[in-house]
Amino acid sequence: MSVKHAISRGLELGRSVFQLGLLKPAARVAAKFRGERLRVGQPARTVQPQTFLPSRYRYYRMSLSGLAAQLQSRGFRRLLGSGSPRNRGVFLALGLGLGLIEQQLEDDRKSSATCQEIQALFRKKKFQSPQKPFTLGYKLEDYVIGKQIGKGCNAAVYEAAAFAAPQDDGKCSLVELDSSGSVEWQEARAVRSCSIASYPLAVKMMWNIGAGSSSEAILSSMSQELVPTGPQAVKQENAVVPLNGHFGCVPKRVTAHPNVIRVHRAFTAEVPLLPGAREEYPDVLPARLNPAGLGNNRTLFLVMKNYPCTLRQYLEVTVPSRRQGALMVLQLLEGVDHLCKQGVAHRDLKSDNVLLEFDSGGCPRLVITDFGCCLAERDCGLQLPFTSHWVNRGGNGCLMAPEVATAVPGPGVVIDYSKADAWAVGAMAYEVFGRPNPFYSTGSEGLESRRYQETQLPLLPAGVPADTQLVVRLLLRRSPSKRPSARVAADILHLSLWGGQALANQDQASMKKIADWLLCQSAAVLLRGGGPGRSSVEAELQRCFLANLGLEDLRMAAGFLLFGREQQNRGIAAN
Ligand SMILES: Nc1ncnc2c1ncn2[C@@H]1O[C@H](COP(=O)(O)OP(=O)(O)OP(=O)(O)O)[C@@H](O)[C@H]1O
Repeated sequence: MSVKHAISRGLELGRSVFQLGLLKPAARVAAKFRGERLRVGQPARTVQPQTFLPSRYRYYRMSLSGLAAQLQSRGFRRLLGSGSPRNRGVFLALGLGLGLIEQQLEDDRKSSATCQEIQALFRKKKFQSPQKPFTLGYKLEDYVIGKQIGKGCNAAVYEAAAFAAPQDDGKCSLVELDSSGSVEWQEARAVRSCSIASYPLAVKMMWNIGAGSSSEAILSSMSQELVPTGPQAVKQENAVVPLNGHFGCVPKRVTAHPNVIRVHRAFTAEVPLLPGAREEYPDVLPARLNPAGLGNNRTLFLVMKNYPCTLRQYLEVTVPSRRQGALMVLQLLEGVDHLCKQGVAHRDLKSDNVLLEFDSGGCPRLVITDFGCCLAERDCGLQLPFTSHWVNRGGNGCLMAPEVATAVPGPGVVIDYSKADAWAVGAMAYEVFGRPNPFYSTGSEGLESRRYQETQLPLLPAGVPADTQLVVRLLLRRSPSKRPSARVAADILHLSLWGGQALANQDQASMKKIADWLLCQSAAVLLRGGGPGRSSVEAELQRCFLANLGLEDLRMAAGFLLFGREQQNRGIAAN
C-alpha cells in the first residue's frame, strides 16, 4: 500500500470514527497501541434509545476533546515516529481524522453558543396578551353578559363586555378576513364577528355541584381552571387557594403563550339566571332559581377573550390548505410544549377544546383552552402516581395516549404524561387535514388508542407534505420512548417549513449550516418586528421557535427529518 493510499485510508478511518459512533472502540484500539487503558465518559444525557438517529449522537457527550488530546499525546506521537512508512501514514492520518473530531466539537460548541444567544434574545421578548386585563373588574356586576356562546359538561360560556369599556370600537373581528366555508357559514361568521366587537370577552360560568358555596372551597375544587390565569387574575385575598384541604398552596400557573388561553379574571359570585339557563341546564341551578336544581348557590366565573369559534366548528365547514394545516398542527405543538415545560399536561385535548381566530392575513390562530382536567401538581410534575382506580387519568378517553390508556394501577405505578398531549395532537392532525379522527371512528375503520398498531393508522391525504406526514406518524407512535416530544416534533415542522436551505442537501447538512440559517432567521424575524397584537401567526411561531432553541432537540429533529426524507426517497426509488 502506498503512503498516499495509507493516508487516505487513515483519514477515512478517522472520519468514520466520529460519523459511525465508533469512538469507543477506536479509542480502545488507540489505547492498546499506547499500552494504557482509556476511560471513555458515559453520555451525559440519555438519547431516546430506540430512535433511528445515527448512533454518533449517542456518543455526542463523551469526553471527545479529552480523548483526542490523549490520542495526540507523547506516546502516540512516539508510535507515529517509529515503524514502517505505511504504519506512520495510517497513524498520522488517524490523528488527522481525530483532528476532525476536534473541529466537529468546536463547531458544536459554536452552534450551541449560537442557540443560547438566540434563545436569550427571543426569551427577553415575552409574549403579552393583546388584551389589557388591568381594566377588568373582579365582580360579576362589572360585566354586561350577552348571549350564550357555548356549553360543555361542566360550564356554560357567555359573551360579555366590561361595563366601563366601550362596547363597540367600530372594529369587527379579524374573522371577517377569512373567506372559506359556505355562504351560510360566512353569514353566521359575520354576525358572530360583529357580536365579538360588541362583546370582546367571554365569561365561563362553572356548574357547581358539591363543591360547597364558600369561595375557598370553590377555588380549591376548581383550581385546575386557574392554571391559565394571569398574575392579577384572582383578587389578592383569594390568590392563596386552599388545595386538597391544605390552605396556603398556590396552584401551578402557566405563563402567557400565543397558543394557550389566557384567563384574565377569576372570581366567585352567586349563580345568576342567565339567558337559556332554565331551558338548557336547569338541573345545575341552585334551588333559589330552580326548586329541583342540585347546584350550589355560588360558583366560579372565568373571564377570557371571546373567540369566534372552536377548531371543531371551523373544521366542520372548512378544509384548511396544506400549509395552513401544517401551521395549525405546529401551533398545537407549540402550545403543548409550553405546557410541558411548565410541568402541566392538559389531558383533554380535542378540537372542541381549541379556540380559533384569524390573523390579519387570514391564517387561523389556535389557542388551547379548558384546563378542567389538567395535571398541574406542584410536587409530581408530569408523573402521576397511579396507585388505584380512583386516581383520575384525565378527560378524553378516545384521545388518551396508549401509555395512559393501558396503565394498570398498583403500588409504585406512575403514569408519565410528558408526551401524552403530543400524541393527542397527532390524532387531531387527521381532523385538521380533512380526515375523520381515526380514534373517534366506530366500526372497522375505528382505532382504539389502547390496542391499535402503527401499521393500522390511515394515510393522510396525498397532498399533505411528506415532512408533515412524518411528524404525524412519529407523534402516533405507541411507545413514548420512540415518540418525539412536542418540542422535537415542532422543531421538525419548523425546519421543514422554514429551514429549506439548511437541510436541502442531505449529505452536506450540518449543525453549522443549521446555526447559520438560525442566525439569518433571527435577523429576519427581528427586522420584521411588530407587536404581538399585530403580528401574524407565522411570525409568532418563528419567535416561539427561536425562544425555545436547544441544540439537542434541534439535532434530534434534524435527524428525524433527514431519516424520514431518506426513507421516502428510497420508497420512491423502489417504486
Ligand atoms: N373564550 C371563549 N370564546 C368563545 N367560545 C368559548 C370560549 N370558551 C369556551 N367557549 C365555548 O364554550 C364551549 C364550552 O367551553 P369549555 O369547553 O371550556 O366548557 P367545559 O364544560 O369545561 O367543557 P368540557 O365538556 O370539555 O369539560 C366551548 O366548546 C366553546 O364552544
